Parts: sequence; C-alpha cells; structure tokens
Amino acid sequence: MEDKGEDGHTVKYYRLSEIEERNSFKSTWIIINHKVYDVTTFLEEHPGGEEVLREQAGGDATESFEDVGHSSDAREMAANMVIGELHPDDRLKIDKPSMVDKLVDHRFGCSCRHGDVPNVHVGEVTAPSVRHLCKSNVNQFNWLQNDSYRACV
Ligand code: HEM
Repeated sequence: MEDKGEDGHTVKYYRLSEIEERNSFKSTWIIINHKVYDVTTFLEEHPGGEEVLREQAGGDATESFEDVGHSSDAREMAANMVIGELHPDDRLKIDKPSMVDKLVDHRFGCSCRHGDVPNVHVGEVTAPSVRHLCKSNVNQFNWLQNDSYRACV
C-alpha cells in the first residue's frame, strides 16, 4: 500500500506479516520506530556485528537500537536504508503496553474527533488503562480510549 506520509511524500507501507518473512541472509529487514529498514547488505559491515542484527531480523529492533545509544553518524547511515514504514494498522501489534500507556498519558488532549467521524471499534488492548482501540475509516488515524480520555496513535 502506498499513501501520503505526514510530510506529503509518498510512503510505502508494509504489513507486519510481510516484514516478518524477511528474516534470512537473503533478505533482512528490521523495524525501528515504525520505519522499515533493509539491512541485508549492511549485515557484514555493521560495527556492532552481524549477529545482533540477525537476532532482530523481521521484527521490531527499536528498543535494542536505542539501548546501544547509536551515534548521529549511525542514524544517518540508517536513514539510507529506510524502505518504508510499518502499516499504521499494525503498529499497536509491536508497541509494548507501556508505550500505549505513555501515549495515552502524554497525548491526552490531541485532536481526535471521536463522534465527528465514522469509526469502528476494532479490538481490546491489554494495557490496563485502555479499553478500546478505535479506527477511523475516513482519516486513517487510530485512537485509544478509556472512560476518561482518548489519544491519537
Ligand atoms: C540500520 C540500523 C543500524 C545501523 C545503521 C547501525 C550502525 C551502527 C554503527 C555506525 C555503529 C558504531 C557506533 C556508532 O556510531 O554508534 C554501531 C554499533 C553497534 N550497534 Fe548498530 N546499527 C544499526 C542497528 C543496530 C541494532 C538493531 C542493534 C541491536 C540489536 C545494534 C547494535 C549495535 C551494537 C551492540 C554496537 C556496538 C556498540 C559498541 O561497541 O559500543 N545496531 N551500529
């Protein structure tokens, strides 16, 4: 699926299931902060070693990437390997419940227009403070809500 990203440029979205298949020497993709990176040809060059990247292959490497405290050079290098983004509908599948809680706490007051736009309830989220995951079928944003507040995701 291709769509307009936040900056108006075309973004290629990948479903989580497609990314998970890219976990071999032939093709290695990882996810960092919802962006998808093709690191296949970088495996042998990675200063931190091939193995750490292979362990994350096909999945979310955000936490490990950030834990290392990569330099700005490393981040620039990574930017050249971006091939697209995780499909918005799959983001909650990899976000940890604690991240969901944080979103709810920090983004309280954002401009989700629950009630103004058609929306469907698409599932329950396991984080204790979150009751519903709603999805707008117009504006392509998701939000989480419980009895007292609501947050864009
Ligand atoms: C596209 C993704 C990545 C790029 C471009 C990248 C690049 C680099 C670079 C340039 C360094 C040298 C140190 C620095 O400049 O910060 C480095 C070190 C390292 N990286 Fe990555 N890295 C990536 C992903 C990852 C991931 C996902 C992990 C963990 C699973 C990881 C673990 C490490 C480790 C352990 C080191 C060694 C740190 C040290 O020796 O102090 N890297 N990486």
